[in-house]
Amino acid sequence: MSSKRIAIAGLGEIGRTVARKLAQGLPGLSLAAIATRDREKATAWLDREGISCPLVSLDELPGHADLVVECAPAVILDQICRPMLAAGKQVMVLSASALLPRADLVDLARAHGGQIIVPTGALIGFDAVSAAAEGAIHSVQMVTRKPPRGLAGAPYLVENGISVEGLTSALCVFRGSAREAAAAFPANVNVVAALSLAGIGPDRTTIEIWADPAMTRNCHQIRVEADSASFTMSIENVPSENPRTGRITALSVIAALRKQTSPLQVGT
Ligand SMILES: NC(=O)C1=CN([C@@H]2O[C@H](COP(=O)(O)OP(=O)(O)OC[C@H]3O[C@@H](n4cnc5c(N)ncnc54)[C@H](O)[C@@H]3O)[C@@H](O)[C@H]2O)C=CC1
Ligand SMILES: O=C([O-])CC(=O)C(=O)O
Repeated sequence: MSSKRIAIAGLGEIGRTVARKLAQGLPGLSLAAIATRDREKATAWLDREGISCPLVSLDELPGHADLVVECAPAVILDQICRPMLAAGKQVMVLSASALLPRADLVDLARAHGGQIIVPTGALIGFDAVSAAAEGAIHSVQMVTRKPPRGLAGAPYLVENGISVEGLTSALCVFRGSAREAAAAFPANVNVVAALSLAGIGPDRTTIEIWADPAMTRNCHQIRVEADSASFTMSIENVPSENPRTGRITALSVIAALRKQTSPLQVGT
């Protein structure tokens, strides 16, 4: 039986972990191609890992893959998604913040029989949130606390002259909707963008963001009030080499890829 061909767009923190796992073997899946900005660096990494895989450009991806894992900077979401979706293929999107203002990509998927998959990523509990959304959800509130270096450089902080350097106590740097947070912190709170898509949307989902020097992990708390259940969930993510990205994110992608071909699926 032929395997489903998986490509990776962006060979950074998430991309390298997923590529390594695919090369080691996931049932029914093969590592078909990688699109990267720095080919020389990618070639050296693939050689070191003993992985053989073609390096291709973003617009060549549909010719090589059935599903692309988008784990690249948010600004190139469109370049990755558009050709794949127009070809009726799947894209697993990690840059969820960049997806919020792009309903046209969902329309494109619908028109051509393609699919956008947003994995749970660095968060928790999308099974319960999407189940509750089949009934009526009254509110979804999230509080994120990160070590300051996990937020440093975010556009909102720069534009508003908010410094998170040398903090000695926790500072609330943002309160607002998921839509506002995604624009203000595009590389830091993809989690709330994804949560909003699982539940009641980006305008009704709210978030508080704290820069907390006492934190060593990226911590997220979620409170959901619905007619079927009320629940509170929290997760403390160990940062990867990229301080903005929790280690669990790549593992969530691998678990979601495994579900693509698994004869037994558990969870919503
Ligand atoms: N949904 C979620 O729960 C989470 C989402 N993310 C998001 O996932 C994405 C990837 O995260 P990381 O792997 O930590 O980032 P990273 O910065 O470690 O890796 C991104 C890679 O993309 C490469 N790249 C840049 N321009 C490119 C181009 N034109 N073509 C191909 N590759 C290019 C970079 O060289 C880099 O290797 C980011 O947008 C991040 O914000 C991160 C954590 C959690
Ligand atoms: O949402 C993100 O981009 C990353 C994040 O908060 C985490 O890894 O905990």
